[in-house]
Amino acid sequence: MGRMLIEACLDAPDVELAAVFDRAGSPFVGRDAGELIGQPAGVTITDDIAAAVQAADCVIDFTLPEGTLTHLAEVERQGKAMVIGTTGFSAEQKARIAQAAESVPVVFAPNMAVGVNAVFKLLEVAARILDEGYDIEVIEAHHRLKVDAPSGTALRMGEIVARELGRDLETCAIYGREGVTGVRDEQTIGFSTIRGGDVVGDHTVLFAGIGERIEITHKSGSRVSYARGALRGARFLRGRRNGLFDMQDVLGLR
Ligand SMILES: NC(=O)C1=CN([C@@H]2O[C@H](COP(=O)(O)OP(=O)(O)OC[C@H]3O[C@@H](n4cnc5c(N)ncnc54)[C@H](OP(=O)(O)O)[C@@H]3O)[C@@H](O)[C@H]2O)C=CC1
Ligand SMILES: O=C(O)C1=N[C@H](C(=O)O)C[C@H](O)C1
Repeated sequence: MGRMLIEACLDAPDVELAAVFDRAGSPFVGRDAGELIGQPAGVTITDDIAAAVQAADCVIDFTLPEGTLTHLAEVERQGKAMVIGTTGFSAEQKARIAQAAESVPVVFAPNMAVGVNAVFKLLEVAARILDEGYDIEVIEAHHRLKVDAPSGTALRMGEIVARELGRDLETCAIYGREGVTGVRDEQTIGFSTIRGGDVVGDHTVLFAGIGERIEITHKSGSRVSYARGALRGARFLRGRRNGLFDMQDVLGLR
């Protein structure tokens, strides 16, 4: 995502790529960010997070939870804005983000693509209509390098459907099945994860009834939609003092 974000910033006429951060020891530190994407960027990659945050109005972070929280602390210290695309946070780590957003503005979303966020709205409607007699399963597929499962997007889909049905995902989620599982409990929401090759990101929510199945699917063909969405998030935060937002807020879908 780092490469996609550099490219998206350079392509956007109203955005300036102020700094590019990588962690200490990375072979890219000290080199021009443009080397990563094959076009000049005029920004030297730094491992100095304080200097990188200082140079920017808004930090866009797609790393790992521990890295994001370290960077968030610096954003908070300097009173800047932050767009967080990282997934795989624990409940405690999410609470830390919410706490930081009391003093700085944050967009935190498991999927920045406009299409996925449209699907989130469709799921609200589907769940309200298909509230009885339909078994709900969330199926997602991603590339072999993805380290968290289920994806943040799949979990958000589960949360949305559970909320509409008055269920608590904490207690009704089933993550994979094996062996003699017994018949399906109709109150559960199942998750299945596929990892392989270069799949950018596919998500399906299946509502399986008697005599019919409804599938709501989104397929990403490129990561550019995530990067462009993140820039929309950054623009949305311009001029805001604090608050925790997601892409539903950014896109006016609340
Ligand atoms: N919200 C959305 O729309 C999307 C979210 N994502 C999420 O974004 C995250 C990143 O995905 P992706 O780009 O594919 O992952 P990559 O593994 O390709 O990149 C992660 C980058 O973060 C760096 N990093 C990891 N830990 C730290 C740290 N502690 N401090 C500083 N840098 C760190 C890594 O550095 P190094 O190589 O040195 O380890 C690497 O450069 C994932 O959580 C993914 O799920 C991805 C796409 C879309
Ligand atoms: O790691 C990825 O690639 C992606 N991660 C996000 C997630 O966990 O939902 C968003 C997208 O699916 C790509």
